[in-house]
Amino acid sequence: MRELQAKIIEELGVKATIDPQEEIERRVGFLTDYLIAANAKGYVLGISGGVDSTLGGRLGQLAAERAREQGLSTEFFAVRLPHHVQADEHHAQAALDFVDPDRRMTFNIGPAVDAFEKEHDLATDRRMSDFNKGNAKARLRMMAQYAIAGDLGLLVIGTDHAAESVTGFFTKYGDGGADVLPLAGLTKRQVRLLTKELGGPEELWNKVPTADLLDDDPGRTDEDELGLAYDDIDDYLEGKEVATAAAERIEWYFNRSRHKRRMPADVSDTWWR
Ligand SMILES: Nc1ncnc2c1ncn2[C@@H]1O[C@H](COP(=O)(O)OP(=O)(O)OC[C@H]2O[C@@H]([n+]3cccc(C(=O)O)c3)[C@H](O)[C@@H]2O)[C@@H](O)[C@H]1O
Ligand SMILES: Nc1ncnc2c1ncn2[C@@H]1O[C@H](COP(=O)(O)OP(=O)(O)OP(=O)(O)O)[C@@H](O)[C@H]1O
Ligand SMILES: [Mg+2]
Repeated sequence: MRELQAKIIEELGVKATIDPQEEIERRVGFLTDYLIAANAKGYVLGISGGVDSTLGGRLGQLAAERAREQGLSTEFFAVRLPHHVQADEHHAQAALDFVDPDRRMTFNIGPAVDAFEKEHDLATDRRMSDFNKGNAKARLRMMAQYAIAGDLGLLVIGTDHAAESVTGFFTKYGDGGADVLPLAGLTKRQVRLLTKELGGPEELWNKVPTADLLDDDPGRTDEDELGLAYDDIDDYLEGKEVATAAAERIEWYFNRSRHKRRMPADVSDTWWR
């Protein structure tokens, strides 16, 4: 195994093989215990129709139910956060059916994104790039979830897992902004495996991943943007040998995204040197 590969696996806490039932129990247990320790009223999570939020949502719902069994009045809130009309809305609805949340709502971020873009362009006298606007969409989704959480005493679930964390493939303080990360340490195929194990529909656990943040290229696949296959990322994280070009690309992403896996650097930090 490559030297950096071993370090990354340890830093991200990835297991080469997992027992799906054990991992589900460990993660529902974590969410339940955290809820109780934080004295919170429940969890909120955006449900996109992708596999990560399908799994994160179901785990959140199971934790809310388990805390209720212990006498607390906790609830899981699923929130649809479309940007105007979402092309794969049918997948989002299938995810909601599977998650079976205590409460559901829709908060359309489209009007807020439009207003934000308009003021940006006025202030800077420049058109906001489609890429930058995509990150603004992810941050407005974060704001919507925190607005709901703040009023109702909830915590925000984040869906970051090892296959996104290793490349920094998330928006800093956007989908990267959350209170708890129940999928931490999982590879993408392990996320799929747990979703299947919980009885999720194949159309969701087998779905092609997309950040779906671009107006100009809707549904662009993560693999196309990254120039990497999740199978290679997962193999690398599970300690297997991958082609040198893929390993080097993963390590390049890892090194340039170190700041995304840390608190903001202050004068006493040296990790960035
Ligand atoms: N060395 C450094 N130390 C401290 N901070 C540093 C830094 N370099 C940049 N930064 C800061 O980080 C910012 C760039 O980070 P960020 O704003 O995240 O932007 P960036 O990493 O450039 O873009 C986010 C990427 O994540 C992908 N994404 C986003 C959301 C969801 C998903 C998904 O899979 O669903 C994927 C998206 O497609 C895109 O490729 C810079 O503007 C700067 O403020
Ligand atoms: N349209 C949306 N509606 C609600 N939540 C969203 C939407 N788009 C993104 N999110 C939130 O942002 C998170 C990050 O998006 P990401 O694309 O990584 O996950 P996913 O869509 O659940 O799965 P996949 O990565 O396989 O597409 C999602 O898990 C979800 O919580
Ligand atoms: Mg997605």
